[in-house]
Amino acid sequence: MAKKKKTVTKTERKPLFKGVKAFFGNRQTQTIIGAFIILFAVFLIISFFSYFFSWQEDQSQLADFSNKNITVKNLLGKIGASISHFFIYNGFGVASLYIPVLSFFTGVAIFLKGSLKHLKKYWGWGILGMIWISITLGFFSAKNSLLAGIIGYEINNYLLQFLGKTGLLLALLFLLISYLVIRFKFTPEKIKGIFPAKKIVEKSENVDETIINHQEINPSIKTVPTEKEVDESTDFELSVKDLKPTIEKHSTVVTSGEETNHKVEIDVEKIVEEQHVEENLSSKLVKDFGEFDPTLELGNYKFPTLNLLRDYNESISVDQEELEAHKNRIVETLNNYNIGIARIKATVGPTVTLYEIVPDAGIRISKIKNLEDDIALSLSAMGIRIIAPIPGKGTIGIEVPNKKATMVSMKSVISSAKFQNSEMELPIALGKTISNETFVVDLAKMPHLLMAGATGQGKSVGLNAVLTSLLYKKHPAEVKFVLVDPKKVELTLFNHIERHYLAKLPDTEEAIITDTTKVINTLNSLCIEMDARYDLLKTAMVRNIKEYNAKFKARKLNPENGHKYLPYIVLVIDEFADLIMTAGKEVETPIARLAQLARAIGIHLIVATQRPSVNVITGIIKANFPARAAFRVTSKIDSRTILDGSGADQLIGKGDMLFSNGNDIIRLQCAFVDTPEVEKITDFIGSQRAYPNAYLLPEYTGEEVGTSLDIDISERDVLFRDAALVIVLAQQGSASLLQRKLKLGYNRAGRLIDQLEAAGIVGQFEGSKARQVLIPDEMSLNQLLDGEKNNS
Ligand SMILES: Nc1ncnc2c1ncn2[C@@H]1O[C@H](COP(=O)(O)OP(=O)(O)OP(=O)(O)O)[C@@H](O)[C@H]1O
Repeated sequence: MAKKKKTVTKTERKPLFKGVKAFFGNRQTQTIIGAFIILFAVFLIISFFSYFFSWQEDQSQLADFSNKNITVKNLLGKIGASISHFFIYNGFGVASLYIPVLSFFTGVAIFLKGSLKHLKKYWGWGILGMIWISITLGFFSAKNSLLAGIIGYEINNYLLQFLGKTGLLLALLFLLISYLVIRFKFTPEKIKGIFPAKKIVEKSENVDETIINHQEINPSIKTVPTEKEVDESTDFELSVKDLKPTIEKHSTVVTSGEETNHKVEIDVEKIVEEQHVEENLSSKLVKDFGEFDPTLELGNYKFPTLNLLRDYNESISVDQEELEAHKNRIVETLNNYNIGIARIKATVGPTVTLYEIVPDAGIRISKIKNLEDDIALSLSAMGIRIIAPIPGKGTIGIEVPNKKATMVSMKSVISSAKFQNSEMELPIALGKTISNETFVVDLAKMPHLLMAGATGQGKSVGLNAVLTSLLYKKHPAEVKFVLVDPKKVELTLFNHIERHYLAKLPDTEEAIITDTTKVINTLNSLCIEMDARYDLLKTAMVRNIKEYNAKFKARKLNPENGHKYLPYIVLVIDEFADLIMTAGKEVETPIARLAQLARAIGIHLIVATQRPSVNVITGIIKANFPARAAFRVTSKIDSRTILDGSGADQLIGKGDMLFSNGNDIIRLQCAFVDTPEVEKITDFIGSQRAYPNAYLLPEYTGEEVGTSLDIDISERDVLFRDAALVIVLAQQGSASLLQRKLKLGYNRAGRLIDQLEAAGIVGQFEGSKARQVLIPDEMSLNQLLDGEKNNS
């Protein structure tokens, strides 16, 4: 509220203030003012000089300024004489010359749009210097009224009464020293520093043998002779000439060093000025309008409240008996294999308890690792995972599932201080670790997430937990979701927040994408968005979306040049296996491209699959998804595909998961969020004022399957007749049927379907449904195709 008020008052004050500023900011005004000052300064200089020659004669005439019969000798007439009289006679004497000279430079600066910053300094110091000169001249030549001017003369007289002649002289000297020290940074060292250089030049005429020897032995020594070496010079007149250039070089280094210092100062000043102007503009905008606030359009948006989430009874009860029993069994089992234990420690988590074991000295860790299955068998429990050693510790971990698992509610992780206070770009509260800590990760840093797990093990709940986390932390202006849900049921609830949080292709009705063709178009459209964003980043000269948005908020990027606030885009694909099976390379290529390049421009991918087999999670996909979340899978091979190691096959399901971000694997209990909770959240958001439309992605006009109807008969695929037969016999017009029966790639099958449509064998493209088959049986098909042949 307070912020708003402030903006209003600023806007009220603005018009008048802005008008005056705009007038003086105008280049035309500045050029005229600059030219006027330059010429006026020239006028003053001429009149001042002329005044020095004619002041005595003109002085008496000035009293009768308006009398036409009276003329003056000053080259610039009565006005020139009057002004000169005012400044020189009544003012500061000859020191007044400083005024027209500096006016001249000020005029030039305004005329050429240079910086006035330094001139201010010259004016300030100049006026002080002018006063000092006029007093000093008054002191030394009180009788000549032109030298000191009345001001110099009067001040001088006044001070004389208090300080006497000697006192005033000392005071003037003190002022001079202070002036030089402050203004030109003169110090005794600096003054002294001038002389040795001179000395060297002088003494270079008498350089001695020592230096010659140095030169001969080591040429590098010769360039910097010390004073001592020079002083030792006595006899060797001959060598002087040879050495002279060397020493002169040294002395020039000193002087040229000083000269460069002056140059550098001027250069540096110029650079600072240029930056200043740019900064001034943006900081002025920020001052006038405040930082750009992307959330302003939905300024009244309220984040979902915590009470929309359900409470579960989730206090972890430590079953002492169970702990003791497990401990004994572990010790016993290991003893059976001759592994002695020095110490054992238990950490009770929501689903599993971690027993940290310090084995006796000399026991090889791999030995324990190899006994994993035997230990699991002896503990007769599923879900044993052995971590040997625990990264960062010298211990071995054995994770044993609790008899009674405790649910981790979404509410408990969302309300945790760790999540609430996180400063991450896209914070995700995935669940809790074994030590009951809320696990929060930044999707922006991951930068993409691959999720896998057999059916019913908590993948969909996991996806909902990710989306819920973002909904609780990010304003609709800051993040947009692209949701792909081939199962058509998992993500439907997010339809409620279409105009707040979803992104879609133009001219599509549903934001949540359920059919393959649209997925391909959307992925390609995201690639276009990615390229466009990279262009924006390039013109803004920043490296990533965070820097870009910060620069945009600080009003350093002009929206008229196409710059805009860029929300993060999170692409969620549920059931990726289905997609890759039907569309193959057509989805794999854009996904790989996005995964490789999109991190810097704020597009992040979350891909979930039930079947983590190698033909779904291909090498190229895997290489670009360093962050993986694995729920329980059915085989060690699947676990290896997803995690590059075993472990996921030994999870116990129901949200028990392993998370890996490239290096360590962490066991987590995924936060549970139920469908009614998601519904409440999406309803809460959906009922608020929204943007007029979903966030529109760039248009992508790919080749739509089944739109090209003018396919020439001669250009038909050689398998056309076979394909037609397959379709007619099965009475099902689908490309995937052709793929299976004729062992074709997706593209070729798609082309065949196009040709079959053109031949009138199958009907039009009907979205996710299979096409209608227009030919009832094989005989009619033969008739049709033979008839075509005869006609052609
Ligand atoms: N984090 C969790 N905590 C407790 N129970 C869970 C958790 N996650 C999932 N479950 C239980 O497992 C069931 C199945 O979960 P979910 O629907 O997420 O499985 P899925 O892997 O998506 O299956 P599918 O692939 O068939 O859709 C849930 O209904 C719930 O009872």
